[in-house]
Amino acid sequence: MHMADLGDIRLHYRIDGPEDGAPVVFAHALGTDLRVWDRVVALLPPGLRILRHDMRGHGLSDAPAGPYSMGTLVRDSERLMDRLGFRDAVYVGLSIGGMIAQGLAAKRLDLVRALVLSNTACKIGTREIWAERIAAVEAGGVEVLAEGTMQRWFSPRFRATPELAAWRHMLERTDRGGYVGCCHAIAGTDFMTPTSGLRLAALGIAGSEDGSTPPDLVRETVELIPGAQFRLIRGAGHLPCVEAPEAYATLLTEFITAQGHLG
Ligand SMILES: O=C(O)CC1=CCC(=O)O1
Repeated sequence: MHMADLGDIRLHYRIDGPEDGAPVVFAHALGTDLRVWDRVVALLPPGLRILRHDMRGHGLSDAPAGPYSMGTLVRDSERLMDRLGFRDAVYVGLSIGGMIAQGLAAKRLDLVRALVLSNTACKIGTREIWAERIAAVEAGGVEVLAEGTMQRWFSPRFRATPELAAWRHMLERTDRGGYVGCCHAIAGTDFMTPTSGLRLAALGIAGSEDGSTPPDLVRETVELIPGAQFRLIRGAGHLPCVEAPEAYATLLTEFITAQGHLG
């Protein structure tokens, strides 16, 4: 377990793989933490140096009072990469993590060699939808979202498994202020223009059962980047890294290898 003290925030992070491995960075979704990547990381080939961190307001990272801006979340990841010497990385972002990925690529191409935009978009939802969600959480806690969130996150097949309880628990124990802070960041983000200007290798991943960022929404964002690829994982919802780790790891491995990133 490692903490990086960046002055105004302490971020919890984890590094796997050899010191001279090819850098890969993972950014998780709202209401989860870096463990959302456990299954996929275990299936990736050796030779990668993998950095994951808990976003502010999530996991073991600090949860300062919000609201947060997307610029702040991007800067957290940027400062952590600078601190730990991660540059020229394949950056894999899931949902809000994919928004951070777009913002970071637009700002610091020296840090991001290629992008994986998973179950994300340049704009997610509307200000009204996020305002409703913020009001609900402020009134009743993150728990009030649990039922609906499980339906957006997972397919009916996965929801019938005993594993669901742990992911629901992960959501419910997310810091209320941290969750709301990140909702504000999403509500205020429209990366249509910066993402349209990106010129780097990119892979979009969607889940056919995703109730938060449906496949067409992901595809529309990915198609803003010339030459980007798009892949659909059938039968998975918003967190295909949890529900379909083998398919997810295969897509990542093929993409990372195609970038000449694996020696
Ligand atoms: O909670 C959801 O509906 C899914 C989601 C939107 C942004 C994010 O990171 O997760």
